[in-house]
Amino acid sequence: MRVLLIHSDYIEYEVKDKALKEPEPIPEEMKKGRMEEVLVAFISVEKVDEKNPEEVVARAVKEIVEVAEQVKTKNVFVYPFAHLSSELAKPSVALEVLKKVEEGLRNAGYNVGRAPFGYYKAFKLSCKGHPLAELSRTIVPEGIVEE
Ligand SMILES: Nc1ncnc2c1ncn2[C@@H]1O[C@H](CO)[C@@H](NC(=O)[C@@H](N)CO)[C@H]1O
Repeated sequence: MRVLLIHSDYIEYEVKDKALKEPEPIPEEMKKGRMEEVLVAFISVEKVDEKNPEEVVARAVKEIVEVAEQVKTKNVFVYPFAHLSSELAKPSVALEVLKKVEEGLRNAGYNVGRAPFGYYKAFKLSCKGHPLAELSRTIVPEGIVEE
């Protein structure tokens, strides 16, 4: 899993078009969204994560919580983002992993939003620009060496 973390004044998105034949079914209210004072986690779920999705979810939640504590926000936005890796997990696994990351963060006491999976989306982001505002993490199942 590759994670790009951007501490932002806000993120807003709008669904434009299907990017998969069968994207995640979403209610009308999920077609647009906005969150303020937020840690945005752009996440690419990778093929290697299929070896132990539960472990990757647990480690991703831990890493994201650590950064959220450092930048002092309780708001996290999970953004499915297929552009951080050339070795992507298949969509069915990726969606499950992303939903579990969202659930794990909520269980850890965070206000969590998530962008819809399987769509092209317009988005606006306002990065705060402080030294911890732009971070990335690579998370793989134990015992695997990521290139
Ligand atoms: N392994 C994976 N990890 C994260 N997201 C993944 C994925 N496989 C599919 N997606 C989702 O399907 C859209 C088309 O790839 C993706 N859409 C996007 O990445 C938008 N930024 C538009 O490009 C994403 O919603």
